[in-house]
Amino acid sequence: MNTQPIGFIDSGVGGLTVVKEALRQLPGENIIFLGDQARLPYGPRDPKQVRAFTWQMVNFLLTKQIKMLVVACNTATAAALPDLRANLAIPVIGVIVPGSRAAIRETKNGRIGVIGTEGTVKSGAYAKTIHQKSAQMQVTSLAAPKFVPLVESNEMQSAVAKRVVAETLLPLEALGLDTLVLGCTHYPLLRPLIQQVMGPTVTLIDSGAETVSEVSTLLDYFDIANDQPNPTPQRDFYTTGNADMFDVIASEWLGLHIAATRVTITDQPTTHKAAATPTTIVVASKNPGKVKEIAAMFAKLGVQVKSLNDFPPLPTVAESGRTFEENARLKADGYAKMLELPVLADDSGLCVAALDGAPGVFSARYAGRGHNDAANNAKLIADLAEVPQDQRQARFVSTLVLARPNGPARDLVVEGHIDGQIVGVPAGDNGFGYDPYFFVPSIGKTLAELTADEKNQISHRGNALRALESRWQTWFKEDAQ
Ligand SMILES: O=P(O)(O)OP(=O)(O)OP(=O)(O)OC[C@H]1O[C@@H](n2cnc3c(O)ncnc32)[C@H](O)[C@@H]1O
Ligand SMILES: [Mg+2]
Repeated sequence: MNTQPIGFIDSGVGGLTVVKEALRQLPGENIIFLGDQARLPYGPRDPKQVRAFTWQMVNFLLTKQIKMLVVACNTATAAALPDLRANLAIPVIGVIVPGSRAAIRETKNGRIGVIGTEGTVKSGAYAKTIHQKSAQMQVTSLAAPKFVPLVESNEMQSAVAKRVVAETLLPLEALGLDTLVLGCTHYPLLRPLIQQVMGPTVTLIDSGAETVSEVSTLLDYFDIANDQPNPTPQRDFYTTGNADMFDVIASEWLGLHIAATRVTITDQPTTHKAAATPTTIVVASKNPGKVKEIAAMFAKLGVQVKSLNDFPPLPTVAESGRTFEENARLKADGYAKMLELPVLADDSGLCVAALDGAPGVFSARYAGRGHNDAANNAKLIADLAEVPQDQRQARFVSTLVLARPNGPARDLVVEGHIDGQIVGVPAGDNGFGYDPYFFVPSIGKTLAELTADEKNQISHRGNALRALESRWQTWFKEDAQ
């Protein structure tokens, strides 16, 4: 259960078409919306500028502790989504993939039209996404730059609007389209006019409405839905422009009394800084012992830890590296890319001097086929049978890698270790893996004889986590450019 709000951003009132759908599909969720009407329209602007404006909006919403960001604007999605995803610690949803998916689902003859702003059409984002998913689709994109101003001036029903819509859509008439994507969240407000011009046989796809279905799925996927009764949900609306005009359009469209607050966001940091510290970290591990230790450390910082066991099965990343760091990087980068979230991986193991550092990176699979803790321990003891106790020095090593989905170059890598000895007789029931055999002379106990807290205070993983703790927040805030 997570009561933090979902944040929605758009260049203007268009994003309200997404909010409307969110109110219908997710009535218990708290919602914050910000429209950048002062700098509307985004469509004709340079993508770099759209990205900068989008970040300003995002930074404003991050101060409201949002748990998920919905980019309810096609132009901003096309210009900034990968950048936002790479730098934010919360899930970020854009409108282009859901809209594309719905178009492919609905079309019967494979002829899909897309109308959007100049920015969206120029980016080719819809055509690219649709073709990536289904190469045989024929996609025709058309810019409709006059539509946004019509909506923003509340001219949706006027004679001018009728004429503009008819004239704009003329080039699509003879193409035999059976599906048209409304690739701008403003356009559903013109839906009746667009449907009239296109005719009843053309299915209109509202990319925003499709997006909310995805939001709903992802809230469950990340286990951050607000599933408690919420009789007075938060509905906060902000605009950078004229709040009166916003209120008229929003109240009518949403059927609610809306009183938006006017805000200035231009003085927010314009660089790509993700100000928020993440509320959830995904640990790329299936080892419950490890995950428990990492979760305990993060719990103290108010950060929730999830593991791969909390997600539907993902392909396994092969641990083919020769060092702990290589393997930890493979796991962190691999799962960060699949989950599109920041991911922490631990690669750890036991290095025994008398065995030339074995089992090392093979610690988990030391006993070979069908390995498990008991089999690994049995092999270790057998391998050390001839080695006297005073020559059984061993070291546990943990390398932690924190990765963002934007690639390995900026991974944060830390390491921790603990020295001890391997004893012939196991002691203790706590911990996992080789713990019952790992004796720590300074405290006269094996790691399995310690409580979780005691182990964390001295262990390789505890030491690595402390190194991480002092650096990870700065790392998150670093400019990823
Ligand atoms: O790769 P993931 O899914 O994280 O889980 P894993 O168990 O395969 O983890 P590693 O590849 O890092 O292998 C680490 C192995 O080293 C051992 N090990 C690591 N840390 C340990 C600890 O704190 N106590 C006991 N054994 C440990 C144990 O056998 C682990 O399975
Ligand atoms: Mg492993």
